[in-house]
This record gives sequence, structure tokens and C-alpha cells, in this order.
Amino acid sequence: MHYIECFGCGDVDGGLHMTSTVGEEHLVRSRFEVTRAHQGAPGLAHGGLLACAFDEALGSAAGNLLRRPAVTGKLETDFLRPVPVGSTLYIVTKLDGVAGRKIYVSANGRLDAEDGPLAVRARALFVEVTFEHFTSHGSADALEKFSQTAGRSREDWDINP
Ligand SMILES: CCCCCCCCCCCC(=O)SCCNC(=O)CCNC(=O)[C@H](O)C(C)(C)COP(=O)(O)OP(=O)(O)OC[C@H]1O[C@@H](n2cnc3c(N)ncnc32)[C@H](O)[C@@H]1OP(=O)(O)O
Repeated sequence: MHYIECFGCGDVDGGLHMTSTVGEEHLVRSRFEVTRAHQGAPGLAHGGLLACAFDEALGSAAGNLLRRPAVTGKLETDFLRPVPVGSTLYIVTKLDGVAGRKIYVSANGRLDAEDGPLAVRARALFVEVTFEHFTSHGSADALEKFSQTAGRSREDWDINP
């Protein structure tokens, strides 16, 4: 799932420009490059921006692994180490479970390498929604744009791979 106007993964000025890929053992790997635009304290990433990066990584995992539209219901973050400007967070997300519409995911973010020091941990509950969630609360035009730019139609979502 990729939407070019998404703040997390899209081609948006000032956005996070994150990329995510599904790898071995159904783990989703995401990267977040921390720039000066993401600062809170001087030279360090803002905690809210880091939470956003994890929302993106966790949401990307829920969406790409299950191929169901879902939105964040709950997001928890543990900030274990400062994350400096100029560093890259290597985020690995796993699917912990599904119960009805509830999708549980968790992630670890390590500094500058897959095996770097653990800097941020996060857990989230995503809730599966229908497309009407986006048309009734968002914008039908934006949803159409998503369908076009993601290269898939709404009907594709009915298929559970
Ligand atoms: C086109 C595609 C593009 C793809 C779109 C991809 C988007 C990804 C974007 C990145 C992620 C985001 O930023 S998403 C944006 C931020 N999030 C949002 O805007 C969500 C706003 N909240 C809502 O719309 C709603 O509260 C929902 C959809 C989350 C839930 O409402 P609902 O549909 O009425 O369902 P509800 O019965 O309340 O909840 C269903 C089950 O989840 C549980 N539940 C719900 N919320 C919580 C919670 N905070 N903490 C614990 N549990 C919760 C309930 O107890 C229930 O459990 P049980 O009784 O079944 O046991």
C-alpha cells in the first residue's frame, strides 16, 4: 500500500518519505532518515515525529501483510535512546495477532544498522475498516487518487492473498 499524498510514505514536501518492504519471516522493514526538519531538541529527533514514523511502519505492516484497510486505534511508544539528526532508524515490524477486526503489531527501531542499538519500541492496535470509512470521513476524490496511484482498484481489496 502506497499513497503518494501520505505524510509517512508519500512524495510530500516535509513528509517522512519512508519506505517499507516485506521480508523474510513476514517481517516488514522500514527506514526513517532523520533530518533537521524532524528536530525537537537541538540535533535530536522530535518524539512526536518518531511516533509518526512508527505509526507509518506499523500501519504499513498491517496493511501489506493482511491486505485489509485498517486505521490506528492505539499506539504506544517507548523512547529508549535519543535519535540524532543524520541518523537512520531501521524499523522491523511484526504482526503479533488478529482478533476479529483488531490487528496487533509491534516494532523495534535501531540506530544506523539492522543490528544497531535499540532506540525506540512501539506497539499498536489497528482496526480494520471498510472503504466507507474513507469515503464518509475523508474524501472520495482522494480515495480515487489512492486507487489510481497504488495501481489497484477498490475491488482488489476484496481478495485475501
Ligand atoms: C483505502 C485504503 C487506504 C489505506 C489506509 C491506510 C492508512 C494508514 C495510515 C497510517 C495510520 C493512520 O494514521 S490512521 C489515522 C489515525 N486513526 C484514526 O483516525 C482512527 C480514528 N478512530 C476511528 O475511526 C474508530 O474509533 C475506529 C475505526 C478505530 C473504531 O471504531 P469502530 O469501527 O466503531 O469500531 P469499535 O467497535 O469501536 O472497535 C472495534 C474493536 O476495536 C477495539 N478498539 C477500538 N479502538 C480501540 C482503542 N483505542 N484501544 C483498544 N481497543 C480499541 C474495540 O474495543 C473493538 O473491540 P471488540 O469489541 O471487537 O473486541
